[in-house]
Amino acid sequence: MNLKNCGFDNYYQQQITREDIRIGLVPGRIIESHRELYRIITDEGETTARLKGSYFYSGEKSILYPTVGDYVLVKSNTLGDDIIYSVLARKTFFSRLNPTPGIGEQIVAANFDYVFIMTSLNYDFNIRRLERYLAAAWQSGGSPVIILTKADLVHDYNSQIAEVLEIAPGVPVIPISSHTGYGLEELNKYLQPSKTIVFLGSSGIGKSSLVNALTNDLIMPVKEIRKEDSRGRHTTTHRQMIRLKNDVFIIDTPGMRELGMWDVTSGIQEAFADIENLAEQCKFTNCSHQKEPGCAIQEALTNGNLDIKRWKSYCKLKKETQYKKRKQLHK
Ligand SMILES: Nc1nc2c(ncn2[C@@H]2O[C@H](COP(=O)(O)OP(=O)(O)OP(=O)(O)O)[C@@H](O)[C@H]2O)c(=O)[nH]1
Ligand SMILES: [Zn+2]
Repeated sequence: MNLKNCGFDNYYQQQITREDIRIGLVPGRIIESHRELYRIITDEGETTARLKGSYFYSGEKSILYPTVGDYVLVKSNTLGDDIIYSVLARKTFFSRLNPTPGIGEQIVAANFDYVFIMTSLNYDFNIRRLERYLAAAWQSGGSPVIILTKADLVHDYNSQIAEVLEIAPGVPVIPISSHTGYGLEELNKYLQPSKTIVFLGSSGIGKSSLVNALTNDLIMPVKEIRKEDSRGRHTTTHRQMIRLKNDVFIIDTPGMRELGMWDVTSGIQEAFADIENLAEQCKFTNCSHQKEPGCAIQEALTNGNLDIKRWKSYCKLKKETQYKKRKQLHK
């Protein structure tokens, strides 16, 4: 096992200080995260790790808690779990704004290259939902790729593709079928050694099926973590980051299925660049886009250049984000 093969490049390497090295810390990557126990890979192989005690007393612990995909510095411990001392700065990440007081921001996945936004071509297909996913993907810093699953279930999906291209200009859109293998070779350009891909999509749209179709037994065997719950029972937890034999990593965690909790504050600007551009053309800089004269938004809505549903979707998302941010500030 070599951490460099899993994407550990100079960006992370240069964050390691002399002091870190002096006290014997080595880099690792989190492939599973559980309440107190992590599964990590280091140059030595796979092992389990826990957070250093002082972590729990940190004021910003929710932000600092490591998550799947994170690179961490650990001290190896031959007598038990390795100890995680710190988390290296992330290149990309998904952040969830939790309006519940005291919970705050949570990082759900980190350090991925591509975000596979997945939706199925049959009844799950929903363009408004894709807009939201897209805003979250842009915010994360990863490159979005839209994957339309279950292509074998529909005769003609040209209209769906056209709808997607309209809201996601420049974003690759790939229809696939994990059952027939259709379209899978199109994914090869993203499934390159040392790249990490995160799946974003609701339950049942075919994420596991895609992993299975891609791997055909190519998944590296990952040992199950068995841990005791409070009543002493053993519970088996599932995989969260999957390593393919060509050193591609796929993050498929339950945390990526929930919608509407993402921090998309700046992602909105990219996902709705058309609207943001229009708004800049309004006569008044503080235009509320209601009834002001010279409002470019109202004009675009009237002449059909802007879809009213898209405009409403944008307003809703913007409002939600502001609400969550306010809640955050007052927690
Ligand atoms: N016809 C068809 N069915 C598919 C395809 N991909 C997945 N399915 C079916 O859709 C259902 C859900 O697929 P999964 O791969 O388990 O979906 P998932 O996204 O992993 O679901 P969660 O684990 O709940 O998030 C299963 O019954 C699959 O057989 C496909 O390409 N074609
Ligand atoms: Zn306006």
